[in-house]
Amino acid sequence: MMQFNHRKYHASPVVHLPDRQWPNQVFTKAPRWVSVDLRDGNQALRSPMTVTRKQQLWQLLIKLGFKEIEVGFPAASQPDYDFVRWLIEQDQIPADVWIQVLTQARADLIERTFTALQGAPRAIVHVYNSISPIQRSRVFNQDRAGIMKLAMQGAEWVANTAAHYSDTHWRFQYSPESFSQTELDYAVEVIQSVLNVWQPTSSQPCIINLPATVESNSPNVFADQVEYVKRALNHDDRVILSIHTHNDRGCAVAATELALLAGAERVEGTLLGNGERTGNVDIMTLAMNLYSQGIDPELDMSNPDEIITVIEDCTGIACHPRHPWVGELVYTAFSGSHQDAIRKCLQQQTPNTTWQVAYLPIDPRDLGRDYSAVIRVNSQSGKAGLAFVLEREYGLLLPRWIQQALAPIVQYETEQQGGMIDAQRIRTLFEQTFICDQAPVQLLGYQLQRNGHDDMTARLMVNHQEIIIHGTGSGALAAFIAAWCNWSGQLLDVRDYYEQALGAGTDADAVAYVLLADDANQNAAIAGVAIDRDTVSAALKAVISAVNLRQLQLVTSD
Ligand SMILES: CC(=O)SCCNC(=O)CCNC(=O)[C@H](O)C(C)(C)COP(=O)(O)OP(=O)(O)OC[C@H]1O[C@@H](n2cnc3c(N)ncnc32)[C@H](O)[C@@H]1OP(=O)(O)O
Ligand SMILES: CC(C)C(=O)C(=O)O
Repeated sequence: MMQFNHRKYHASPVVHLPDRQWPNQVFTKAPRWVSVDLRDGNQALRSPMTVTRKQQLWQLLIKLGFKEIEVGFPAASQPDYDFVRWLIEQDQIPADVWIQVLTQARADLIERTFTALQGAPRAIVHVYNSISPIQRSRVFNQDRAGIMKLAMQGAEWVANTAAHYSDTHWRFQYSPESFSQTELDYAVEVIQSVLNVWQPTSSQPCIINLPATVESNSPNVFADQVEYVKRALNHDDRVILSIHTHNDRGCAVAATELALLAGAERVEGTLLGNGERTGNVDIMTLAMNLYSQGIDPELDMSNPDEIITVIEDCTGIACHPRHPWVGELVYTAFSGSHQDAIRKCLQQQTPNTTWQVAYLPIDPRDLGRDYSAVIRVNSQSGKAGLAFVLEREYGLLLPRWIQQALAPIVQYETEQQGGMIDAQRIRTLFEQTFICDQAPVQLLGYQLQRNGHDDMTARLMVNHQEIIIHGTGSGALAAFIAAWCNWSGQLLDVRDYYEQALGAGTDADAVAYVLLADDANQNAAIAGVAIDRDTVSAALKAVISAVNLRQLQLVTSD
């Protein structure tokens, strides 16, 4: 039976905030980042992490620069507990890092949480209870007053138990779970009642963490909710306003960004956005979004491949190749016109200037990706793509007419293969198509005399017979073509010529590209290329390549 029925659901609540300020705000700095990657209950992994895995992930988080790290729910499982003990007993917590642990508002769990934290230099104890109407009525079977009492009890248990462990510098955090699905006036009452218990000060602030436990509203509604709470609490430095977003609607990044504009100062999330159901907000994406706007993200994201490897190892969840900023394919262009635009922009991009490259929002090298990943050639690519690849891999600077002639040959190959073509194969096709300087005609040697004009004498092998040819012209190339035409009776003209050095220094090879008009053959043009140590030899051999290819074409077309 058909179940698909939108009438089962209702629209997002409207927050009455006509003078909302968040749409006028801009980003100026990074928020306080909190990693919740180590909390297994939140990661929702098929196989929760072992202590060894947690240690591996911890090292990564420290390396990236996180200063607040939720290390688990020590009362929930032995590995969570053991990991917290390892951190403390093995003195693993740097002096500027706060560990955070989660607990429900239950006396026994709070007791065990503090036992796990014994000896910690500093720690955030994060207590939560759910407050939405559904949770109140259907899960906890409590009215508003009952749920508020639970929150206050939790806050009291935390404060009272902490008092027994005075060697640790404590910070308290409260999360009204399912906040974004709760009536706002009630959410504020609950938060206020917790604050009344904790009595935070500027020097001993506490954290109020507003979760979108299940993302059920559009990002603008979440921003309104955060701004509403901030105003209602007369927010000041006694409270650190934090958010914890999930990605059920695929909007966690947007919701987090708007909530930051609305006054949140701290973000809980995970690397690559792992987490329950569709995940938590992805801190890598948030950080890179700031970075790409010229703002220091205060996290070192410069080696995403290392991050991806560790996260994949620890979670068993693969990173999507199109994951924002860091996926394997996000700096790769297959489409011909995009390749053309990228190539042109990169040619004009000078070091240490503002990045202005079409289709590449940041410089891939910032993330340790090189340009080899930027352009790949398949059947959707055009001449610019193959030119980019040959230039990048081999330093070959193909003139436009060579690119135009080579593109259909490469495209045919990719269509036949049905996939990507690598640089090596493109070079082979290029050489097979344009370099043909050994037979039937081959250059054995030449002499050039300059007497106002250039006299060329060249020794050739033609169909296994040695011949000598003479010609005069302006420059070696013209003189050689004149010599060839004198001998062969062909009518060839230089339509275009280009040469380049392959590499740097005096022993660099020269590459010559020549385009000849064949006057006897309806002015058809034929291209030839040659590579040689000697620049003049390269030019002459390029003509020979064109001549040989013409012969071959004539033979083939017979
Ligand atoms: C937002 C999030 O929840 S993120 C995920 C958080 N959780 C974790 O990370 C750890 C995962 N493990 C768990 O959650 C486990 O359920 C445990 C270890 C915490 C508790 O296990 P148990 O004591 O066996 O309880 P169980 O989960 O079966 O039942 C939950 C009980 O706690 C109550 N409860 C749930 N959340 C809270 C809370 N925040 N504060 C107080 N009581 C709570 C429930 O009402 C229920 O009470 P009941 O037994 O009277 O009906
Ligand atoms: C405990 C809270 C912050 C949480 O994880 C959630 O609501 O998703």
